[in-house]
Amino acid sequence: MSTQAARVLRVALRGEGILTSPRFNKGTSFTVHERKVFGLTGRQPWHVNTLEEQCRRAYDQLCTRETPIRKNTFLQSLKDQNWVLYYGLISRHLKELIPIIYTPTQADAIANYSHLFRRSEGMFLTFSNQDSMEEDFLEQTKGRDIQLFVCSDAEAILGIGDQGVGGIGITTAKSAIYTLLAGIDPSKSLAVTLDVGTDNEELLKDDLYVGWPHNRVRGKAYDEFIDKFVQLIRKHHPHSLLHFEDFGVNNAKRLLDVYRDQHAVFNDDIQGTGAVTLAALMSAIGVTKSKLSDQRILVYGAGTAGLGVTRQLRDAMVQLDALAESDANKRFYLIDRYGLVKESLGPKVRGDLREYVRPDAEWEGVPTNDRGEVELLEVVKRVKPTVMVGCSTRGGAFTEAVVREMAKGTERPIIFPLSNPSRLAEVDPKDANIWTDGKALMASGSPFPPCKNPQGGKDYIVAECNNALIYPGLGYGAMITQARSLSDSMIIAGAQRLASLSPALSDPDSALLPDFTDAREVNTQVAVAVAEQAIEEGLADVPWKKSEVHEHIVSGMWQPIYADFEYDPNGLH
Ligand SMILES: NC(=O)c1ccc[n+]([C@@H]2O[C@H](COP(=O)([O-])OP(=O)(O)OC[C@H]3O[C@@H](n4cnc5c(N)ncnc54)[C@H](O)[C@@H]3O)[C@@H](O)[C@H]2O)c1
Ligand SMILES: O=C(O)C[C@H](O)C(=O)O
Ligand SMILES: [Mn+2]
Repeated sequence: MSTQAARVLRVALRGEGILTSPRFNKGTSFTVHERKVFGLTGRQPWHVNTLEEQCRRAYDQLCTRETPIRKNTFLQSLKDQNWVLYYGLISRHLKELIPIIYTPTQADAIANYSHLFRRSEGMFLTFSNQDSMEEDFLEQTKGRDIQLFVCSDAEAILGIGDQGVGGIGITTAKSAIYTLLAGIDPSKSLAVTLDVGTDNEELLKDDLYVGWPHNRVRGKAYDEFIDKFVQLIRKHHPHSLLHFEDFGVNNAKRLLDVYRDQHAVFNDDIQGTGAVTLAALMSAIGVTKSKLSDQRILVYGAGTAGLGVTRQLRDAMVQLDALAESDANKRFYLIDRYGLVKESLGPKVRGDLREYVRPDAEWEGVPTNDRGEVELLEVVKRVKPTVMVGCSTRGGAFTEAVVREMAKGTERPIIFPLSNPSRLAEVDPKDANIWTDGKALMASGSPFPPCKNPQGGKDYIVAECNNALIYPGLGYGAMITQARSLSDSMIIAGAQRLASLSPALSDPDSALLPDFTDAREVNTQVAVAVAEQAIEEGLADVPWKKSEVHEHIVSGMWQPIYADFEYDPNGLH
């Protein structure tokens, strides 16, 4: 990784070739000299613009698009044309435009992928083409120093489920966030969709669907396909980071466990979500002046993210509060579709939830529904949770009755509705704020406006507890140190650094996490903490002292600034 700013790049493309390459295209910013050398003088209007001027023009054009999805489509086109302008523009309006290119708007772009389709971006590895997988892979990667692969099989996109080939849209968005917030050179990352079919009937019926129109491949054939892909990465890019995104609940954790010892792999929904939630909770307990191990934590939705959060918080109780693991497990109450995760549910409960199953004896006398399940409200009444985390995809699940009940049992209810996009949040923070008389300490997965303080005084800013506040830094810290793996301690170090940047630390009425306006600086700090920990643990493959890490992190970041170009037939293309 190196910054291209104020550098001369030797480029082999000329004429239409360079104008249609988003990596090298500068549009009206090619200098007079470059226009001559690259055959562009007659292909461009006379005026040479600065990047600043180009950003102004692009922003004006963007503002004529009225809906978020139209803005999203406009920005996608811009990315297809000119990376520096795209990243330059978004960097100048970070907080306004991240929700357009990422959560929540990108969910609509993904759901409508086949209809909005104009031009492909990223790599498509399809089950039916697996015989040529290596050839197809090398076609796009050969000779390229790719340091980051972001892949998805699109079975559980955000909270909107199986999106088939449209899932490429989450990997391209996550990659763009890596560039924006951790300075990953976009030419050194690749978004990959692993198209193993889809069980989404709407997509299968749609004659404009552009993916492989086949039911999802599962079992041994699926595992072999995924393995073929991972082995290609290990063979051709042994030092890269492999980021898994939005896999289904039966594969996410399993694949992470299989590959963790072979390669630097990272599952964002498990580890990224776990880390950002740990940071938000550390910040909240700073406000309530209590310990992590004092909390009674209710996790609603025990899928990939719910279990990732549970494990991360549990591990932090063990590591930071010196609690025995078996005692830490008891601080958690998990609820899924079948109510509280308790003993008598038997095989309904996934094997990986075993540690958190509550004994039936504990629930004697507690009312159940007609299926014998203990529902959320009853759990809240009995447990009096101090923390309630939602990862269920069930919008509105934290009802008025549930939230008011929680507020009876604890002075400052800590409520994190993490499901995305916005309409799937377990509670609208505005409502939870009213129902708790302004006492709730909140953080949400998608952005929400500040809440009015019922007692008067300043508005309450709802922190955005989205893994984007931390995963770019976690990944970059591992990448830049060429860490053999991304260890649990590296992740906790990143979460602690994030928590240390919380506004609530100095003012308890402020947000639990830093604002997305500062997300680049925040992720830089996270990357430093992660890299220092990698060096400390002996996992890094660079000869740096810890004191040198910050400088390497900053100087290794790609910036959206035009480099100067010289023509070289053997140069970059
Ligand atoms: N804020 C973040 O950074 C972040 C990160 C990852 C995931 N998420 C969000 O969390 C949600 C879940 O994602 P995931 O990857 O864990 O999906 P998942 O499918 O693995 O998990 C969802 C779980 O919720 C359960 N569930 C569904 N309906 C329920 C109901 N009515 N009551 C109780 N449980 C129910 C499912 O059975 C499943 O176990 C999504 O909306 C996703 O966008 C947010
Ligand atoms: O993509 C996001 O916004 C966060 C998270 O990874 C999710 O799946 O919801
Ligand atoms: Mn995700």
